[in-house]
Amino acid sequence: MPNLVEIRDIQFGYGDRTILSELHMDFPRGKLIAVMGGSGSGKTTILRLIGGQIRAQRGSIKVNGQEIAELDTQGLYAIRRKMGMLFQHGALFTDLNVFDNVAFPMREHTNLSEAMIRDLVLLKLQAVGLRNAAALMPAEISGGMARRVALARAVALDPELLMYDEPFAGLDPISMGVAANLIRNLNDALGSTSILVSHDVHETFAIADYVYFLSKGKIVAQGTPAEMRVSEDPYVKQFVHAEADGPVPFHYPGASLQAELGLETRA
Ligand SMILES: Nc1ncnc2c1ncn2[C@@H]1O[C@H](COP(=O)(O)OP(=O)(O)OP(=O)(O)O)[C@@H](O)[C@H]1O
Repeated sequence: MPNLVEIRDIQFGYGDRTILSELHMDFPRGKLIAVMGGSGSGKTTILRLIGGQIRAQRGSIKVNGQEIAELDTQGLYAIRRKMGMLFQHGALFTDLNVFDNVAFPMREHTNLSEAMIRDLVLLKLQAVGLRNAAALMPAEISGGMARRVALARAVALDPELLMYDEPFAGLDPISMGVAANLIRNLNDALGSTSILVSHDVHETFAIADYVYFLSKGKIVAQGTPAEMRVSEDPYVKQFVHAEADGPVPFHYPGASLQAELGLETRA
């Protein structure tokens, strides 16, 4: 199967409130696919559905050919072991040093010897340029470094699927560029498949193979970054060119300013 993850006709809501509908997405093996969209458009919800944390009311989500909704607890546990996740702000365990943070999933999920874990942790830290920071505590490193440690921890078990939720949030432009390149390089070095949720156009377009644009729980545009850059779709244009107003209104809906100021002409 060319796609590691396939989403077909997904419908998901919290209570009566529909969050995602008619969702159809492909995540081909080895590729880095971005999911972009405004706040609340349902991006994180897609990652949670793929990870099996929540279940859709309708439709199918297959990972490696397996229907996620049909897995029992043990099956879910087995498949999640093949997923690396880096969530917003990628919090580290503050009472563990950098080394032990990266070693944590290995100690938790494998029976590897400490000697083997040591070598593997040092290799992961080398990949993110922080081998010499192994003994430092999270409080002693910068935000950008902490994100790189979180990346090393996310890839500790050589996952087939890597999911990143806003990995650039709160980073300065240089750290953002470093993190973006690392995400691309780790994907290629591990031969994995990556899903990147972000609203940072510059960094995302620089590394993604394909981009889905989500608005109000639906895919409104999709294509390569090059195609999206020249897209005439109003939503994509607003997003890519950071226009304040467009299909996504700047103003919270309600009465017009004229009406509020009593200036509206009445017939
Ligand atoms: N546990 C929950 N119960 C009810 N509604 C929720 C829950 N989690 C999320 N939502 C709602 O679902 C919608 C989609 O949320 P989601 O987190 O997927 O959006 P997002 O695109 O990732 O947004 P952001 O970029 O702000 O993180 C939002 O309107 C949110 O308020």
